[in-house]
Amino acid sequence: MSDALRQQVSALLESISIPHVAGFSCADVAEMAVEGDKVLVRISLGFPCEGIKQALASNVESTLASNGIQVGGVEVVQDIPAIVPKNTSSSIGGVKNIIAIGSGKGGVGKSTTSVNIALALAHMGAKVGLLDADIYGPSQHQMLGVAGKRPEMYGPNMIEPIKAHGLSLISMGNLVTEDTPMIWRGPMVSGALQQLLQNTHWVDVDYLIIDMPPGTGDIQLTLSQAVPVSGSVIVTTPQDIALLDAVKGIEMFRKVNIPVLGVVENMSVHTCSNCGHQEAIFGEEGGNKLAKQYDVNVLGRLPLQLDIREQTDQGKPPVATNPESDVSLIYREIATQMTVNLWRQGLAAPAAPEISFSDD
Ligand SMILES: Nc1ncnc2c1ncn2[C@@H]1O[C@H](COP(=O)(O)OP(=O)(O)OP(=O)(O)O)[C@@H](O)[C@H]1O
Repeated sequence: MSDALRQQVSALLESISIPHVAGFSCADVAEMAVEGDKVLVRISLGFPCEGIKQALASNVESTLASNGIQVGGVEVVQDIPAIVPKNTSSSIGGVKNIIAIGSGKGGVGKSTTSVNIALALAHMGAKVGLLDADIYGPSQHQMLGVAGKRPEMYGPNMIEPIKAHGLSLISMGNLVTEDTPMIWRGPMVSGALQQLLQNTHWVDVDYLIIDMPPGTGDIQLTLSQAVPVSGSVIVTTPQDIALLDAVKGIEMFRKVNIPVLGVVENMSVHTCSNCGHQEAIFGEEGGNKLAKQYDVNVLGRLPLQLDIREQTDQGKPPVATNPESDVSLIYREIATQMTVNLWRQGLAAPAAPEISFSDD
């Protein structure tokens, strides 16, 4: 491919931004080749992008063609990389990326957010696992409508995750009976979690979402250290008291070298199901304050809405029930921003040093 042609195509690709990815253009992630006298372009996106692939390819093709370039084909591919965890060099077989979702405070909607983010990722074309690490109070088996199901064995030591709404789920709630008391000490909890992770038959999972236990005590700290996590998300409500705990959550993840991919502000505005009137019951601007102070992104804001609670508690979360609803679109945007931030983190990481072998 001649230098002049390459430069011309590059300049045109630079003018086309990638939806959802601020500050990036197609030129940053494109490969080019020439076949005969026609240009071939391949754009690799490292986040779930099934919904935007076709429109982006047409945009690139028409931009090039309208500028006199002979186009042989434009391909946009989803190529989700495994981002090397910063907190450890170990990894889990069959899993590319682990993302921990935590909250400083209990009851802020961490599990609801985790399950809907996981469903949104699957809806957008990723292979997704969900691990309910809330060993004392698991809820994902209920939120995904599979309470009472037991995982099957895979070989002598492994278990198959339970399939629910397109996700692969493993939850303590599917392994113990409702009335089994969980009187475990911290080290046992992190041991149990590691066992769940290692002994589950994960296959080709792009993202394994871990719904962390609430809080930032020793258990959470040990868990964060024990698991090879590529990135984390903090869920908070906007009021000051929750934000104080969210700060502790951010500090905890930073302490164990896990990048914070962003904050989700849950229950930010109450929408009346009768008249649609909106009211900021828990105050305003909480997520923004936190984001400014800690230089993290607010990935999105969810309203406090009756159907989120009803649907999720009934085992049919909004993203599974009605993937095109306003609320589902917010979850989708959060999931996109989260994975885009993870991808960017990988792109920004310095390349691994080359190893050279000398004879002496
Ligand atoms: N945006 C929302 N609108 C309405 N209800 C919500 C919303 N988010 C969560 N809820 C409801 O709030 C309750 C607590 O949510 P959830 O279990 O997700 O919180 P949690 O932070 O994981 O709790 P825990 O600390 O017990 O693990 C649930 O009944 C859930 O349906």
